[in-house]
Amino acid sequence: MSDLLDVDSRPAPESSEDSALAEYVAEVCRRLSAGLLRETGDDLRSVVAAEVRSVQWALEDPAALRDRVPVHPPRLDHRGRVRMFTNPVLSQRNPLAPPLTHVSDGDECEFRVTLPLQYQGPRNMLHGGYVGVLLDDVLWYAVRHASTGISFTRELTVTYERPVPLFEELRIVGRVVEAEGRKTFAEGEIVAGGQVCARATGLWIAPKPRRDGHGSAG
Ligand SMILES: CCCCCCCC/C=C\CCCCCCCC(=O)SCCNC(=O)CCNC(=O)[C@H](O)C(C)(C)COP(=O)(O)OP(=O)(O)OC[C@H]1O[C@@H](n2cnc3c(N)ncnc32)[C@H](O)[C@@H]1OP(=O)(O)O
Repeated sequence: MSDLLDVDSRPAPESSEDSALAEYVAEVCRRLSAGLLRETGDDLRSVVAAEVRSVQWALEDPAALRDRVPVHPPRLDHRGRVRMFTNPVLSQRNPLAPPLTHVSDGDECEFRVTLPLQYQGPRNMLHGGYVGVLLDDVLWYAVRHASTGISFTRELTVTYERPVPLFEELRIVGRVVEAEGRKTFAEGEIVAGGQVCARATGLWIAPKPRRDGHGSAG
């Protein structure tokens, strides 16, 4: 996955320890989010205290995270600017991201994830807007893999066939159906327990080439 998107090549001026710390704090933020929605009273206080202590421990003892290899450290681009992998679905450093495991690229792009409470819409079900976010992302990656440049989502149609469950593993799959000039059409689905819960079709368009011959995105 990182090869596909590696717009930046040189490593950034941040130690591996600091990158590991940032990803660890993002993980703590995710656990706190779930805890705030799950616990009340004394249980809430215990969860908050435990997570605050764990961040303090990681800050005070640089060796504490020694075994963690950062997944998304910042990079320098060709102009020397620091670039973060900010993706709110996949980035280990973004507490908003679950984050998903990127299982495969190729003719079919696949993510897997088990979503916690903070993504809930109806009880025990994934929020419908987030269903669209997951499908947009996996289809974007399928399009990105099949083309040479970056494209933007122009149209996304989501069909909600049955509830997408929280707390169990989801397969999120996307593939390109047709490419024609700047346009790429793709489709995909979210599968839980072998059943398709939601489907999407969409159109991605590469920006018009600039007069200097480059696209305007990226
Ligand atoms: C995302 C960039 C990242 C860059 C960094 C790279 C590394 C980062 C790593 C990891 C990132 C992971 C990120 C995942 C992101 C998930 C995906 C998103 O969220 S994308 C954001 C949401 N989307 C927008 O904000 C688009 C907003 N829209 C636009 O900017 C424009 O509409 C755009 C560029 C998409 C197209 O603009 P025009 O002016 O070039 O398009 P016209 O000329 O109107 O249409 C082009 C052709 O398409 C046809 N067309 C248009 N709509 C059609 C339709 N519905 N069906 C069929 N044809 C259609 C038209 O008839 C035209 O065809 P004829 O060339 O004349 O033959």
